[in-house]
This record gives sequence, C-alpha cells and structure tokens, in this order.
Amino acid sequence: MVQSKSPKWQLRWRCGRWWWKVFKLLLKIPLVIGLLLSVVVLYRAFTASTPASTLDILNNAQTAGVDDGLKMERAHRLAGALRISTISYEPGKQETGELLKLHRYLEKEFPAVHNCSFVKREIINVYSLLYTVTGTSPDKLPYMLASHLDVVPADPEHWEVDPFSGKIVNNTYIYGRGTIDDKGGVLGILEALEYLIKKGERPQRSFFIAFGHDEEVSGKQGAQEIARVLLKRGVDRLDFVLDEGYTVTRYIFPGTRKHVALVGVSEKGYLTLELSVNGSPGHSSFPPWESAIGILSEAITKLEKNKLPSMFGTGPERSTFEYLAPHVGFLHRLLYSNMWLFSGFMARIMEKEALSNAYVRTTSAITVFHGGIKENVVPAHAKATINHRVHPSQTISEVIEFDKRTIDDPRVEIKVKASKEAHTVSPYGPDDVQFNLIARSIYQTFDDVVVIPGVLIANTDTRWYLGLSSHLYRFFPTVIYPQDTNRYHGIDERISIDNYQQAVSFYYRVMKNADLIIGHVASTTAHQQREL
Ligand SMILES: CCCCCCCC/C=C\CCCCCCCC(=O)N[C@@H](CC(C)C)C(=O)O
Ligand SMILES: [Zn+2]
Ligand SMILES: [Zn+2]
Repeated sequence: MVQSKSPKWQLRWRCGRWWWKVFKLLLKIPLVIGLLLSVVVLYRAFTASTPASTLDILNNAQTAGVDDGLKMERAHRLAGALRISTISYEPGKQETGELLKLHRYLEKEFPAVHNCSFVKREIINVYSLLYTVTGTSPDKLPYMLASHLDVVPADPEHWEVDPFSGKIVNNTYIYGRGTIDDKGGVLGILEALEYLIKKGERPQRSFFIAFGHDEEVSGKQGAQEIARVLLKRGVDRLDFVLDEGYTVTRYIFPGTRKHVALVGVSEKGYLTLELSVNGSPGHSSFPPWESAIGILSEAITKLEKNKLPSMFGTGPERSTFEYLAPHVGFLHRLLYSNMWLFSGFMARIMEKEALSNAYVRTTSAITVFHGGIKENVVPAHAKATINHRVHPSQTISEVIEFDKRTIDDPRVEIKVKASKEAHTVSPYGPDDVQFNLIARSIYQTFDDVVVIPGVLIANTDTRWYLGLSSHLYRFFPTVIYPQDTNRYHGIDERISIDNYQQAVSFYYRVMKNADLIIGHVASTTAHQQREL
C-alpha cells in the first residue's frame, strides 16, 4: 500500500528538490566555464597565424643579394677592422687613436663609397661618422642605417684567439671583439653600399649611415651628436632607423626548429642607481655593531633576492609569441596563442633562465661594489651600483619606489646616475611598410625563417634617434644559437663567413627594397630637401 505524503512533507520535498537542482546547477558552472575556455583556447591555437604583409610590391619582390665571389675578401676586410682596438672603457675614456685609425681603414678599404659623387662622409664630434647618400628622388623621406665603431674591452685570457688579432679560424669563422657588436654592422653596411656603387647603381631614396663612436658607454658623444647635427640641418623626419639589436636565432625559442628572426620594435628602459652608506669609521679591533659595508650588503642582497614582479604578457612581448605560435608544435602553440590565459604560467618557466627572465620583468644587476681601504680600518663609506633594465610596462619611478620599499633602510642613500624610460613601440603588423621592408629583406636572406617583433632587452644608440622617426628597428642580420648568446661582450665573439655574407646581402636588399616602396613613402619638407 502506497502511503500518501502529508502536504507539509510534500512541500519540504519540493523545496528540497529545488535546492538540490540549484546545487547541481552550481556544480556545473565550473564545467561549463572550463568547456568554454577550452573551446576558446583550441580555437585560438588552430586559427593562429603570423600576420603577413599586405604589400604585394614587397611580397612579390625577388631582390638578389650580393655576389658570392667576394665572400673571402669581405671576411678579410672585416678581420682587418677587428685588429683596430676601438675600445670604450667608460665615458670619456676611449681608445681615440684607434677610432681615427678605423676611419682611415674604412676610407682605404671602401674606395667606391669614399669617392662617390652622391655620397658625402662627415666626421661628427671628432670620432663619429655620418654618411649622406643622396638618391635620385631626394623628395622622398630618407631613412637611416646605424651601427657603432667602438667595442667593449676583452680579456684575452680565455679566448681561443687574441680578441684583437682578427683571425679567420678553419676558413669558417671570423673571430674578434666587435664581430657581432658591432663592426659586422659597420663593415656590412659599407660593403653593401660599395657593391651597389661598383655595380653602377644609384639609389632612388636618400639615406644616412650613422656610426657612433661611444655606444658602449652611452652614445652621448656620438649618436647624440649625430642626431643634433641632423636636427640642426632640418632633418627632423626619417622614414625609419635600423640599428643593431636582435638577430636571427635558432633553438632559442622552445617548440620550433625554424630560424626565428626577432626584430626589436622597442627597447627596455635603462636605470643605473648608486647606493651609498655612511657608517662609523674606526679601528677594526673594536668595530661598530654595523659597518657601512654590512648595511650596504644587506640592502643589495634584498634587491637581488626580491625580483621585480613579472610583467610578462602586458607589453609587446605578447606579439612576439603570437607571431611565433603558428610555427611551433601543438602544445607550445596552445600556450603562445593564449597568453591572455597562460602568461603567468609561461613567466614561471621563463624566469628560470637568465636570458628569458630578462623578457619577463625589469631586471636588477649589481655591477659595482666599493668599500674599504685596509684590513684593519673600518671604512666610513661603502658604495654600490645597480643597473636595471626596465620592462616597457613599468616606469623608472616605479622601479625606484620598488627599490626603496625593498631596501627599507633610511641609512641607504639612493642616487640616480642614468635613466631612460623604455622606448615607445614602433609600428609592426601586416600594413606597416617599414616593418615589412625589413621583414621582407630578412625573408629574402635567410632560409626557413619566421620574422617576429620583440622588445630588445639591452640598449642601443636608437635612444638618441627617437626624436627623428617613429619607426625604429633593432636587428643585426646574423644567426645566433643558444651557445652564442654569451659571446656578446663575452669570450670568443665571432661570426661565420657565411653569416657575414648574409649580413652584407641583407643590407644591400634593404637599400634595394627601400626603392621598391618609394610610392608608399612620404615626402620631405622643402627645407629637408635642401639639406640633402
Ligand atoms: C625569449 C627571449 C629571447 C631572446 C633571444 C636573444 C637572442 C640574441 C641575444 C642577444 C642580443 C643582444 C643584443 C645586443 C645589443 C647590445 C648593445 C649593447 O651592448 N648596448 C649597451 C648599451 C649601454 C647603454 C652601454 C648595453 O649595455 O645594453
Ligand atoms: Zn652594440
Ligand atoms: Zn655592446
């Protein structure tokens, strides 16, 4: 016999079912969200594509590089320049005699450039060089190719060959301080122009070649002066500037075996701080509880241990990975094309390596420490230098505030020695003529390559040219493998003869392709034309 439920019980049953339904529905929400997220993540991964140039004139261009016949001759010419030790030690302390020797060497080795009716060479501020190549259409905006003449010092101790001997090893590599930073750029650009002139060609577009002489110690005397001279002449608009920077890389980005050409469309900011402590000096036999060195050491240990927060995914580095996504395996593609979701996870992996960590955040490097004069004297002062490279999503003052908060000790005085905010981001994307001119020249020069935009983690002379153009790109056309990254400012700096030949071809192609896009280029002012 079925017992009928009382109305009170039925009401409770119905209410109970109602709550149970809501409860079950709530349980499903995370599942639905998870499902939706997976759909979006997969959709983005499957539809990821590297924005291709919309400029058919560039897409269809088959610009040839330079002839292979002179490859060895070119390698020897670069080697000769590497024997001239144009070292910058610190601002105002440079091997100036060597810089003048390099001027003479370039003049002798590139006769066509230096005796050409449409090329003018000028010496700026005694040691820098500015070449003006006047094209047949000076009414079009000129552009600038830049490099620098100086190099950082090199301790020969661990080198395979003397860093200033300019040796060619196994007929394969040119060794020497400055091969990739940045005499390869100086000689590479001049080789391209020499080749062009010797072929009896003359560019349509006018362009400048700027070689600063103190990039390694700020660029204040070189590139800054070059920019000043141009501005004084009314040259206040350049179509684009191409300076040293990233390169083509291989096996550096996880997930692909392809060559990846990173073009620097921005540059991290630069901040150097001097920390100092004035303590109690005295006899080391009855030392104070805390010494100036001890207080300062604690402060810099705090800075080294407390990294600035990850900013990964908030700046142009997002495009770096989105451009790369279609060229990596499926798992990496899921991550690279969905940085809106995975940037935190990617940052945690990338921060484990020094090179990729620099891509994730503002970095802090303790570079100088001074304190003490004698073993039994407690010193009155201690001083340290900290060098930050500032992520584009942070400002200099935010970094200083972070340091102050982290040190949290009023006895540590903080002084700004040098600072420059991260550079504005230069345009890139399918419709940007200037970015695609450089990209196309890379595609024509390197095999199986993908061109992607990036933020340069180091700094270049482009900071002085920011006022001259809105399109500044930082790229040096060679191939770098993971084991090569330490050659910058490190030991056994080298470039292969083949890569150097590619560098020359790349610069030549930039000069030729720049003429192809002449219809897309804005006109100069009448004033600017007069000065060209
Ligand atoms: C996920 C990240 C991938 C990064 C791949 C990197 C591959 C290439 C490696 C290094 C490129 C270094 C670029 C070198 C330019 C160096 C210029 C320089 O040394 N500048 C000085 C200027 C300073 C104002 C004195 C500097 O210290 O930055
Ligand atoms: Zn450099
Ligand atoms: Zn350098």
